[in-house]
Amino acid sequence: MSSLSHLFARETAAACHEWLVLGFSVTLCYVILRAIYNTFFHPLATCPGPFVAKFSKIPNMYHAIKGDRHVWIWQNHQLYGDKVRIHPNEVVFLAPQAHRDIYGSKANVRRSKSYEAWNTAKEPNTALTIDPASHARKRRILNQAFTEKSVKHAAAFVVQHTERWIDLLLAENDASINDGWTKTRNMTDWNDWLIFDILGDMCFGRSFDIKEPTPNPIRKIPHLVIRHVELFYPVLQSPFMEFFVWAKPRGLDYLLNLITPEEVKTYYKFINDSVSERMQMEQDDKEAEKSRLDIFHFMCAARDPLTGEQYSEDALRGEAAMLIVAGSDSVSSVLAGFWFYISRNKLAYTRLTSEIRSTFGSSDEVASGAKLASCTYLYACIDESLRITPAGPSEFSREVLPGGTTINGEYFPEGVVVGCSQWAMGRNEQIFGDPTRFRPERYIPSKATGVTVEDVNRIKSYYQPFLIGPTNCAGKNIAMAELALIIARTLFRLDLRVVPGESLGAGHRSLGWGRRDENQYQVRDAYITVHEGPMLQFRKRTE
Ligand code: HEM
Repeated sequence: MSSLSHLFARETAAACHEWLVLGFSVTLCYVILRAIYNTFFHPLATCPGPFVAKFSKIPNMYHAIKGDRHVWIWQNHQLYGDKVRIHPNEVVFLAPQAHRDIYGSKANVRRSKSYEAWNTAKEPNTALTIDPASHARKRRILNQAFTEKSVKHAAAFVVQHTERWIDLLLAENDASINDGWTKTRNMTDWNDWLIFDILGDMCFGRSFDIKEPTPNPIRKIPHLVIRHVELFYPVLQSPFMEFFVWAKPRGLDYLLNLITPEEVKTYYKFINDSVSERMQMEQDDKEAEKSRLDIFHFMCAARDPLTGEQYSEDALRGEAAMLIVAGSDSVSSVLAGFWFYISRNKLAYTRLTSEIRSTFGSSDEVASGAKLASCTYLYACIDESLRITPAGPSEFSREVLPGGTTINGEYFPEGVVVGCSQWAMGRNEQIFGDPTRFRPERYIPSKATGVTVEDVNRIKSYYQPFLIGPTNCAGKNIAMAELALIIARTLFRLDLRVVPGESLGAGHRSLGWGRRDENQYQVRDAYITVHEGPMLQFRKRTE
C-alpha cells in the first residue's frame, strides 16, 4: 500500500515538474517572441530611443523606482531628439505642436490605463476617469465649484493662514544670537503645513492646524500622501501595470488592503473622516440656513449645466479626496522651487521685494485685485517657478483612441501611449535658450532685455504647467491666487536668506548627468514632485 502511494506521489511530482517546465518554456517563448515583435514589427519600431526600452519596460520601471524618471526622459531627449520611445508602447515628445496634438481639445486620446491603477473607490473621481465622455460629464459639474466666486472665497482662507504662518516663521527668533534671523526653516515642511491648512479650510471646512507647533497627529499626513503615491508609481511604470489594473477589481484590491502599510491606512481613514465631518457640517448649515463658502459647499451645490445632475455622496467623497492630492503637493513643490531660486538670485530677489514693497502700503493691502495683478515681476517669478520646478515632472500619459491620431505631423495608431514631460519641456534649450537659469525677465517684454511680446507668447504657449484641453487643471486660478498671495505677503513682511553652508535640495556632482549643478533645485519623480529643502532663514524686513 505504502509503495503504491509512494509511486503515485513520485508520478505526481514528475507530472508537476513537466507542467512547470512546459509553463516556463511557453512563457519564455512568449517573452522572446514579444520582444522580437516589439523591436522589429511594432508600429513604434522605427521610433528612436534606448535599445532595451524598445522591447522592455524595465528601464522605465527602474527609473521610476530611483525617482529620476524625469531626468532619464530629459537625457533621452538630449540623446535621441524631440521624439523618444521610452518603453515598447510609449513615445514622449518635445515639439510645441506635439503638446497641442496630445492635450488639446480635439485630440483623439484618453488618459492612459495607468490612471485607473490609482483608483481605490467604486467610482473613479474626475482626475482618474479615463473615458472622455464620463470625464467630460464629471468635469462639467466640478467646474461649477471652481468659479470666480469660489476663488475669491478661497483667497480669504489663503490670506488668513499665510499671516499666521508668517508669525510662526518669525517665532522662536533669538535676535541676539542670529542677528535677527530666525532658526533654520526647512521650506518643504513649512510649505506642506501651510498648504495643507489652507486646503483643510478650503475643502473640508476646518483648518487642520498642522502649522501650529503643538503636537498634532495630522502633521504626518502630507508625508503619507507622498509615501502613498511613491509606493504606487513604480508599479504603474512597470511591465505589470496592465495586469495590476485588470486584477484590482478581481480580488487584488482586497489583498492589497491586507498588506497596505498602517500609515497609508491612516491616510485613507483621515480622508474619509474629514469628508464625513464636512458632510455633516453642510447638513447642519442647511438646517440653520447658513453656509460656509468653501469649495466643498460649492461642490455640494454644483449641477451639470446640461443635465442638472449633482454629485452623489460617494462621488463627493471621491472628489474631495482628489483635491487633497491635486491641491497640496502641486502648490507646495512650486513654492519650494520658488524659495530655492529666489534665495539664490540676488537680482531677482531685490527686484521682486522692491516691486511688492512699493506696490502695497501695508500687509493688509496685499489681496487679490488690481494692485496684485499689476505686480508683473511677481507673476513672472511664478511662471518661472512653474517652469523650472513643475508640479508633475514627467509626462501625463494619454492613450490613442480608435482611428489613431496625428502628432507633430506623424500618424500614431490606436493603443499607443503618448505624452510630453514637463521637466524636459521646461528645459528645452531651443525654446528657452538658457533653461537652467532662473530668469523671470524672460516673461516680461522689454526693450532693455530684448524680450518681445512674441517671445513671451511663444514660451507661454509652449510650456503649459496646468496643461491645456479637457483634462487641464481645474484649480488653476486657485493655485495662482495661492502662489501670488503667499509670496507677496511673505516678502512684504520678511527678508530671507539661504542658511550659510546648507544645500538641501540642490544639485550635486555625485548625482550624475543633468543633476550636478548646485544652483539647480533637484526633485524626485513619483508622478507628483517629491522634494526636500531649501533651508532658509527669515527676519522682519529691514527696508
Ligand atoms: C501650482 C499648482 C498646480 C499645478 C501646476 C497643477 C497642474 C495640474 C495638471 C498638469 C493637471 C492634469 C493632470 C493629469 O492629467 O494627470 C491637473 C489636474 C487637476 N488639478 Fe491641478 N495643479 C495645481 C494646483 C491645483 C489646485 C490648488 C487644485 C485644487 C484645489 C487643483 C485641482 C486639480 C484637479 C481637480 C485636477 C483634475 C482635472 C481633471 O481631471 O479634469 N490643482 N493639475
